[in-house]
Amino acid sequence: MLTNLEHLGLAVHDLAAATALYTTLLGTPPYKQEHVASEAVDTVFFRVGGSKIELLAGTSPESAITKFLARKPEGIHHVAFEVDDIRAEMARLKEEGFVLLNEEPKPGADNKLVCFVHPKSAVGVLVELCQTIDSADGD
Ligand SMILES: CC[C@H](C(=O)O)C(=O)SCCNC(=O)CCNC(=O)[C@H](O)C(C)(C)COP(=O)(O)OP(=O)(O)OC[C@H]1O[C@@H](n2cnc3c(N)ncnc32)[C@H](O)[C@@H]1OP(=O)(O)O
Ligand SMILES: [Co+2]
Repeated sequence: MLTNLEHLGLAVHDLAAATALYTTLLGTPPYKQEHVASEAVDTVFFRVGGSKIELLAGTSPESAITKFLARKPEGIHHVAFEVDDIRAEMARLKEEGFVLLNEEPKPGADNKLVCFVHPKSAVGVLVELCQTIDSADGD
């Protein structure tokens, strides 16, 4: 089950400028700034009620964010859903014919295990599944 809209990921060129803008827009400062080396991204997280905004900047030419921004304007990059059991959800979606971009859950930002679903499987939206690591059974 997908239980919650965990975060909306926004791709930006200038993370500091976008962080200042969203701090003003949301009326609250970010609760976390985190580099995810495996994705070559710097991330900044804001809480908005029960959901979050994740700002992302690429830190290398190979970063998915850098590649995205080479083709598309700044803006929504992905939508992330919270799951209780990421392996079960991956198996379910694979069975249903969704294209998963990683075969195994992988470490994400903000203390999560994550998996991405190809945009082509989800009406052009890159989908991320997130399971909080504390609740992962020894993954
Ligand atoms: C994990 C840390 C953090 C977290 O929250 O925990 C993150 O969220 S990190 C976020 C960055 N990491 C990723 O996005 C990993 C998954 N992404 C990928 O594997 C690629 O970006 C992929 C496969 C979605 C696209 O790869 P690439 O850009 O090399 O492929 P193409 O340029 O050929 O694109 C193929 C096709 O997809 C369209 N596309 C690409 N990115 C997106 C997107 N974000 N949303 C919607 N559509 C997207 C692209 O336009 C191409 O479409 P086409 O019609 O063929 O032109
Ligand atoms: Co994300």
